[in-house]
Amino acid sequence: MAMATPMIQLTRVSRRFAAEMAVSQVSTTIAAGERVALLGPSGAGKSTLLALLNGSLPISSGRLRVLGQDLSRLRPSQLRRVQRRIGTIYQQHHLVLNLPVIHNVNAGHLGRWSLLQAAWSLVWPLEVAKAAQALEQVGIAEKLYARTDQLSGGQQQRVALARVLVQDPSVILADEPTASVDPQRAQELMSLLCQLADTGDKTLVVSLHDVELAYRHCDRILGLRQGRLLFDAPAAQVSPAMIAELYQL
Ligand SMILES: Nc1ncnc2c1ncn2[C@@H]1O[C@H](COP(=O)(O)OP(=O)(O)OP(=O)(O)O)[C@@H](O)[C@H]1O
Repeated sequence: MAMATPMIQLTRVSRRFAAEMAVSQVSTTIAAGERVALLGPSGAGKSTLLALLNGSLPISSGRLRVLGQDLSRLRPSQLRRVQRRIGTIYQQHHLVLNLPVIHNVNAGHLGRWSLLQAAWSLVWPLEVAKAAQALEQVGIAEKLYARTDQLSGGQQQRVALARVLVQDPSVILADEPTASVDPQRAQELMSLLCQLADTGDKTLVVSLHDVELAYRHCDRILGLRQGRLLFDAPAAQVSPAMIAELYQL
């Protein structure tokens, strides 16, 4: 259930790449526990917006607060502390493919572990039970010691989910998490992602190409077009005409 606490606040946030405004004057507030979909045509600025939200890319102008912090005012060590509470799932998974699954799941600890713990864990994995439990939750318990590149695209995406579970963030950002799987697996993955977000009362912001997935799984839809917010409305109030305008050539 959504609460009133704002987790993410954008006030006229823009991000420029040379002459191009990838994100332009976006203002919105996302509350704790909300599930928000980002929709828009290719190049609309969805990935850029997610990168601003997790602080991997600085904003060019405006004001952005995530978890109560103005990311652009933080020192690197403070920024890393906030980033530990933001889990990101990428379309390309960002997994180390030649390592066993357990190491990729354990990468969720990296913000917390010392360098020594991280290095030691590559030889003798720490927190095996926790990793096993996370894999159980995403339905691939038997893959703990499998090499990551021997998993299917959908299974690799589940490993990325397990890594975020281990990280246990307050905010989950997902950039087209279903892009590499078939429609049936896409439904399953989105259900799983929402279920994981719900049980942990996490806030979810997910960019999607599939409008149906957004309607079915998200409370609210932000429509981005050429970097601008075309609409920001509860999913039930987003009409086919609004969707048509969003994607029109
Ligand atoms: N690092 C960068 N350098 C220069 N331009 C960039 C960079 N990243 C994104 N852009 C530009 O910003 C715009 C928005 O790109 P972005 O990847 O955010 O769109 P998107 O909505 O995620 O697209 P897609 O659905 O195809 O992934 C594009 O025109 C892109 O070319």
